[in-house]
Amino acid sequence: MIQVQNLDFSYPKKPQLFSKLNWESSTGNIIGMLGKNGAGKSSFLRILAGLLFPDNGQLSVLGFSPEERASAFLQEVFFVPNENYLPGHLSAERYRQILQPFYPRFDGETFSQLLDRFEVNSQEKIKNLSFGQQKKVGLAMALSSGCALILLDEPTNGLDISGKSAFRKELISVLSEDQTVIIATHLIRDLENTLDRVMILDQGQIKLDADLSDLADSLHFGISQSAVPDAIFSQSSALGVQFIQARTTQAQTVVNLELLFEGVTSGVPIASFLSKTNSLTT
Ligand SMILES: Nc1ncnc2c1ncn2[C@@H]1O[C@H](COP(=O)(O)OP(=O)(O)OP(=O)(O)O)[C@@H](O)[C@H]1O
Repeated sequence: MIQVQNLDFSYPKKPQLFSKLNWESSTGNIIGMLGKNGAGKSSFLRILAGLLFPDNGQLSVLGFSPEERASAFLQEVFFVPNENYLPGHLSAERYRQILQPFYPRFDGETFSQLLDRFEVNSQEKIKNLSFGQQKKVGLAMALSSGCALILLDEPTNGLDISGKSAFRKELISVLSEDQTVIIATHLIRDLENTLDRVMILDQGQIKLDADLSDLADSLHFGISQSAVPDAIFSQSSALGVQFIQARTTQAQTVVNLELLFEGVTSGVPIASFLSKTNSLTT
């Protein structure tokens, strides 16, 4: 569904952001894209959405070249940026009426239900809504759009605790199997138990791309009061030494995404311990 091959990208007069970046994805996943500040998460989403153009390389999204911005492509891709972008002079309901015709599978009833669930007044002018409430309008639009590809940049940024919880629940319940969501975030904990897959973007490359089920099968996450000799990666914390081991006979553990992220971005070749890895990533 998405194929990225040897993609180079830089902003004018800036160092190269992506160099020969490779990645591919099939349909029907909630994918978390993790990366440090400035790693290029937003830029990558914008490239997939056809809002930024690669310098070199091949890019296919839903069978289209995003930069051509074909109408058949645009009606299947919904991008929610980190910053609020909605027209302040309209109510959410009015904006929905204007936007809906561009998305053939948009579900107006789901949109109203989501706004109720998110406790946002659909008749209020958007400029009179708080930052978090405006964010919820954008997310409700995306989840009602019916698009094959939904790109969310830092969706939980600005949401309160109940908003984050409602977002997680609705994300899982509203989506159908033929929809893919890519969520760029550094608020990893907000997405616990939600992701099917995680990719880690670091230093212009995708350093890890794995199913959560494969991570849980192949790795053991633990905490110890002393150093763990055969740990792949370990890190001291207030509670003790958090560690990752290759899993052999141990019981399955919950994947500690924060620890995984620290391990991968400090150069540990975690992918080599997994049973299945995406052949296109480094
Ligand atoms: N419009 C722009 N013009 C020039 N440089 C830019 C532009 N947008 C982003 N950059 C630069 O590109 C790099 C990647 O930025 P990007 O916003 O994609 O990263 P990010 O991983 O989303 O970061 P964050 O987690 O802080 O949101 C940064 O060094 C940033 O300064």
